[in-house]
This record gives sequence, structure tokens and C-alpha cells, in this order.
Amino acid sequence: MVQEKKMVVFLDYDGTLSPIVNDPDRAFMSDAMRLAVSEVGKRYPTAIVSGRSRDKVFDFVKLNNIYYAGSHGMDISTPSDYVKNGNHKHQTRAIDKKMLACHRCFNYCIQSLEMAQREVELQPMDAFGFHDLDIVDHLQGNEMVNFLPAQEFLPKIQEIKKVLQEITTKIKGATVEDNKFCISVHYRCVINEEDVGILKEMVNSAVESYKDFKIFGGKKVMEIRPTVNWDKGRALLYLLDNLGFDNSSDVLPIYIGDDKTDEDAFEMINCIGRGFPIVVSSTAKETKASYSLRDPMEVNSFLLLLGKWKGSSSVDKSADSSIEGKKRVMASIDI
Ligand SMILES: O=P(O)(O)OC[C@H]1O[C@H](O[C@H]2O[C@H](CO)[C@@H](O)[C@H](O)[C@H]2O)[C@H](O)[C@@H](O)[C@@H]1O
Repeated sequence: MVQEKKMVVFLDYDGTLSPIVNDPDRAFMSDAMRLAVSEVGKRYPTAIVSGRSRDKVFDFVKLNNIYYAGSHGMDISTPSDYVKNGNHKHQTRAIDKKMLACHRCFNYCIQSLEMAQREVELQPMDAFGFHDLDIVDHLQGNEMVNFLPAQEFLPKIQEIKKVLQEITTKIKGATVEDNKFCISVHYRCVINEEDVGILKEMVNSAVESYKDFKIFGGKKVMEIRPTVNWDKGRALLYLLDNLGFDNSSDVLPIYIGDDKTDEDAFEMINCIGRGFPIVVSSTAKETKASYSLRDPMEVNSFLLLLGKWKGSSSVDKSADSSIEGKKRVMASIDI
């Protein structure tokens, strides 16, 4: 029975939580979607796995009750609670300032500390031997473990970015986006088809000289990534493990995504042999997903149902049928 399983929800960002738009900086998610994701995050461990940099996707989503994996999973931050293998090659322990700055308790904790200081006759904070971040760590135990399998490539990535920026100045409408561990060359706004061809040729030949880098295709975008053996599928497995769900046969991962890079996550779920790989597409396409939703609007409705589903036993029953219903609806939608 699905009710007895522990669901873990993974969501792609662009084209899944936000509609595809011309300007990547304006791919905002709606408040209704934010509410739905937040509700899902209250009931199930939830992570967004995006091609964007982790900071950028957080700036769009702005929710503190979910996890974020940026740069196609090459930038993951998880609480240290479940990380057993602390000496993992690509892991470092840190305090995530961005997350903490937005934490609801942050101001309260600082205020409490200031009050405590007043009570011990206004000693300066340093007298306690804490720096700001240590204080927060001490009060909230918010140590994070960052997993950065492509960190060594950062200087090269910046070098490639400059080369690509130079190239895109020659093509009207082309832009470069820095996603920290990968660089995106966008051509959605290149009107002239011939120019798209020229751009692709120039990018291909520039990247060819960087042996450790590869170009991946997406939606009117070329993504230049280091050839580390890592993708959204491996990120899904890493997150399951580091959120405390390793080897649990009762865990059901749900992954919702619209793009080629999400196929690795669908494949991983198929490999695990349990879970729901859901593609977002309004047209028939080849996919490793078993279910589909048409567009972000349908994703929103699905997440709202999912968010309500686990409430009480009576809700469980109706929601169980709605999940089954969703399967039936999805079965009739092309995938
Ligand atoms: O893994 P994702 O979260 O889906 O990110 C993949 C890429 O998404 C963004 O580009 C796409 O969406 C843009 C905004 O709607 C659109 O303008 C662009 O044409 C799409 O390719 C993002 O800007 C890229 O950096 C991500 O790699």
C-alpha cells in the first residue's frame, strides 16, 4: 500500500515549477505553486534538483522547508544529521549562510542571545567565544554538508564562461548564464535560425579544446558541464542516502521534471524499482518516465493533492483514490 511507504519528493525547477519564458532571469514561480511546494515539503522530504545554481534556484523558490541541489546535482547541501560518511571525497561541512539568513528562528535566536548577554552584564558577543555563524550553529545545530563533485573545475568553468561570453556578443539574442558548476548558452531569443547554427558551431569548437568538458542539450540551451560522473539521477540517490533513506525498501521517490537531464533521474527510479517518475510534457515524447503531467499548471494541481494526501485516515482514503485517479488520467495522456 502506498500509504505505508515513505514518499520523498524531487522536483525540477524550469518547465516544471515555473513556465518556460524567454528571459531566464524572469522564470518566476507563482505564489500558488510556492504554496503547493511548501505544503508538500511539510509532509514529505522534498528537494528541488535544478540545472540552475543552488543560490539562484533558492532565490526563485524562497522556501526553507525543502532541500536544494543546484548545477544538475553538482551542488548539494544537506543537514549533517544523516551523513554517515563524513570523509567522502567531495563533502565539506559548512554553515549555509543563505539558508540561515532566511531561517524563521534566526532573528529570534540572535535576540535571545542578546538578551542573555544583557543578563550577564553586556559582555561583547566575542566574549562567549562565538562568531556569528558559530552562534547560530550552536543554537540550532544547522551544520550542513556540502557535496561538490566538480569543485576542482571552478577556475576552468570561469575561463570557459569568458570565452562563451565573447562568442555570444557576436550573435544577437544569445546569452550566457553562470550556473556555478555549469554554464548555459541560451538561444531562445536568437530570431535568425542561421545564427543559431553559427552559434552552435562556435560553441562546439570552443568547448572542443577543453577536454574535461561536454555540451548537453536542453530547451533552446547548450549546457557546458565538466565530465564528472554525476547527474540528476545520482543526485537523487545521494539525497535519499543523506536524508536518511538508504536501503529502505519502504521509500517511494517521486521525481517530476520536463527536460532531457531529468531522464537520468527517471532512469534511477526505474533502477531502484520503486517510485514515480513523472515527465512534464504536453506532447508525446520518448521518456523513461512512467507517468506524465501536461504543464506546470498540472504539476501545481498534483502537488496540491499530494500535499493534502497524508493528513488523516479519511483524507488518506480519498487521496489514495485520487492518486490512483491521477495514474488513470496520466495513462491517457501521451508520454
Ligand atoms: O534543471 P532545470 O531547473 O529545468 O534547469 C534547466 C535550465 O533551465 C533554464 O533554462 C530554461 O528555462 C528558461 C526560463 O524559462 C528558458 O528561457 C530557457 O530557454 C530554458 O532552457 C535555465 O535558465 C538554465 O540555466 C537551466 O540549465
